[in-house]
Amino acid sequence: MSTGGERTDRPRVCFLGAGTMAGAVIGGMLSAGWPADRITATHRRPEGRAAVAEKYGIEVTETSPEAVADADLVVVAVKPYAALDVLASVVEGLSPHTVVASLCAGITCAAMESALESTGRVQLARLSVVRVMPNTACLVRAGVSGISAGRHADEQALARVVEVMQTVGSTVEIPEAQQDALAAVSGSGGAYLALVAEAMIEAGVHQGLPRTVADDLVRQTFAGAAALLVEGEHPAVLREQVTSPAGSTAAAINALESAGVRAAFLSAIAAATERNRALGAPADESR
Ligand SMILES: NC(=O)C1=CN([C@@H]2O[C@H](COP(=O)(O)OP(=O)(O)OC[C@H]3O[C@@H](n4cnc5c(N)ncnc54)[C@H](O)[C@@H]3O)[C@@H](O)[C@H]2O)C=CC1
Ligand SMILES: O=C(O)[C@@H]1CCC=N1
Repeated sequence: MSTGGERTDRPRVCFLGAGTMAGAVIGGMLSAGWPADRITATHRRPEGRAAVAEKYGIEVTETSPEAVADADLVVVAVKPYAALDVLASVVEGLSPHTVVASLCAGITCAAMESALESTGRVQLARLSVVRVMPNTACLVRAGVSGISAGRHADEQALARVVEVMQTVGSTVEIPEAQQDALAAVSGSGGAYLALVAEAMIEAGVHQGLPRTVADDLVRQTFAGAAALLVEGEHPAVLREQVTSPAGSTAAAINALESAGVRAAFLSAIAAATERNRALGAPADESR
């Protein structure tokens, strides 16, 4: 998977949990040439450990203090409800130079810092904690990650996290108060677009296109629209360029607006933001 040109001065990164999101970041790092021997992961099931080790060619162990002992950066990548317990389970292996990052929706830097402070070990109480919200496009090195530093994270700590996340996409540093909204827009955003793609394929089939043709058309339309968007033109201008007065696109846009598509996105992103906040609330048992 490596593109060669591996740098041996890369930080050693240990992912706690090796599911979808960690896998996307690991896959992207490897394809960017990050040395496989500088990436490790933990998995709670032995068969999962074997599968992840085989897939990525990295060392995968159970979650333990030993697993993080050599890491420069420890990335918590389990479901939000398990994040603080998983962090607590490795503290004995952390050292004062370790940076701890979390990809977990809703989990605040303060919550992670409290978990470290509650160990009673002075050097861990001042550990650098960084909150990161990536998305699954990291796998193809086209992700975007929102990054917020915790109370003790200095420029050097932040730079270590940025180095990893810029290997798999772009990064934006934001105040932590905006993390739940960012997750609702870009963390989850790929799912909204996948839903639209699915709906467009079905609609094409409904109009008589062969499924494989509809599938190809939609994939390439998304790729083309994304390429135009990243050139920087405003989305409204791109939409207007396609929309002739009284034309077919105008008819379609009218149908979408009448169906409340814009309001649906407002509600969807508000619902996701609220859910992310709830996931970080200590009393939430449904995370
Ligand atoms: N899937 C996505 O698109 C995104 C996910 N995230 C965040 O990433 C985190 C992980 O999400 P996914 O990868 O989607 O979930 P997932 O369920 O695919 O992966 C979680 C992994 O953690 C493992 N795990 C649980 N407890 C563990 C333990 N004690 N030790 C080691 N491994 C343990 C599970 O076995 C599983 O493999 C979540 O907190 C989520 O908020 C953030 C951005 C996007
Ligand atoms: O919904 C989820 O579990 C994650 C959080 C951000 C994107 N997906």
